[in-house]
Amino acid sequence: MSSLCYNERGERSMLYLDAAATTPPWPEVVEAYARAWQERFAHPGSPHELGLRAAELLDAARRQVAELLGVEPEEVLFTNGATEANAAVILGAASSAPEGRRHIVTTAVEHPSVLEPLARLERRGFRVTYVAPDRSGTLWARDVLAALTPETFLVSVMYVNHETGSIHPVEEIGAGLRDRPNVRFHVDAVQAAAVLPLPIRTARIDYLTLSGHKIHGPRRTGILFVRKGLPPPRLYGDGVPEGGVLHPGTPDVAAAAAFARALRLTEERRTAFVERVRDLSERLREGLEARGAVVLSPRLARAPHILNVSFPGMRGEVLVRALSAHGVYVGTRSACRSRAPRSHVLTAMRLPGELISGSIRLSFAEDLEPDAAEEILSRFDRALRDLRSRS
Ligand SMILES: Cc1ncc(COP(=O)(O)O)c(C=O)c1O
Repeated sequence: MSSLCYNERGERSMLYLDAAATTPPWPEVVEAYARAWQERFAHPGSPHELGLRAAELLDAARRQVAELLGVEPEEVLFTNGATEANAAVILGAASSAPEGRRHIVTTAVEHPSVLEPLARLERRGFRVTYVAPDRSGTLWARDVLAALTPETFLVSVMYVNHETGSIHPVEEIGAGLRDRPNVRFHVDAVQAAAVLPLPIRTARIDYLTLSGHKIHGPRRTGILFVRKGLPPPRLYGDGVPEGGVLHPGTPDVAAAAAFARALRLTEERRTAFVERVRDLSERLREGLEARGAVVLSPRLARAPHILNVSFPGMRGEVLVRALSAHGVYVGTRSACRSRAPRSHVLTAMRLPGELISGSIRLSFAEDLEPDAAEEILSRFDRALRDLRSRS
C-alpha cells in the first residue's frame, strides 16, 4: 500500500477512501498467499506426501479461522467470496424450507448479493418482506421481528451497511428469534469484520458470511459459518461441501491460508484501527459539514470506517471525479451497482432526491492516520473550487 500512497519525496500522493469497495492487500497476506501457493501447490486430495501437506495447510487455515471466530472448525467453509456464499445460503434455505413456509424477512438496504437471489425466489413464488430503516438509516430490531409470520423460514440481515455504515441490531434480532428454532438467521457481516467483533455465538446466528478483500485479503476468498447441525448449502447438484470448501473443484489452499492470515491481522489490529478511524472520520464529518455537506450516515450506531455525505446541488459522480483529479479516491455507493440509477439504500431511507444524487461514500482502510483529515479536507476544497469555477 505505502509504495502506492507516497511519492518519491515521501509525501502522500494518493488518499484511498474507498475501502468499503475493496481494501489494499496487506504485505503479510500477499506473502502468506505466495508462500502457500509455491510450497503447498499440490492438490489437497492427492494421497501422496505433497498432497497431504497441502491438505494439512487447508485444515490449519480452517482451524485458525474457527479459533478467531470462536466456533468449531467444522462450522467454517471457505468460499469464493461473499456473493457466492450469500446466494448459496438464501437459495439453499429456500430449497430445504418446510412445506408451506415460503416467507423471508430481510431489509431494504441489503447488498445486491442478497437482494438478487431473493428477487429470484420471488419470481418462483416466495414472499419477501423488505424492512426499511428510519430516515436516519437506523434499522430497528422490533420492525424486523414484527415482520415475521408463521410462514417465515429465513431472516437475512446484514451487520453493517455498505453505504452508510449503519450497524444493524443483529444480537437483538437473534435474541428475538430464540423461540423460533425453525427460522434460519443469516448475517452478511462483510462490512463489519474490520471494525466489530462478530457475535456469532451470542446472537444465535445460523449462517454468517465474510469476504477476504474487505479485510486486506485476496478477492474471491471468504468464509461461510454454518452452525453445527444445519445442512451446509450446496452450490450445484447433490454434492456436500468437502474438506471445508463450499465450492466444488480443486480447493485453493493458498487462498484459504491468506484469508486466515488476513482475519488474524484484522483481529490483532482492530482496536487500534477503530480508535484511529473514529478520530479521522469525526474530523472529516465536522470539516465536511462546515463545507456545506449533509451527513447521511446515522449519528448513532455507525461503523466508524464508513461515512456517507451529500453535497446538495452537486452530483456524487461528478464530485468523485473532481476529487480523483486531486488524488482522493472515494466511492458513490455499492461498487457493484455504481451504474444503477440511484442508491437503493438511500432511497429506502426516504431521503430527498437531491441528497441521494449528491451522495458520496468515504470509507477508510488501515493505514490512514487521523491527521490525514487536514490533507483530505484541503483537497476537497480544491475539488469543490474546480467544480464551482466550471459552473
Ligand atoms: C455487504 C456486502 N456483502 C457482500 C459483498 C460481496 O462480497 P464479495 O465481493 O466477496 O463477493 C459486499 C461487497 O461489496 C458487501 O459490501
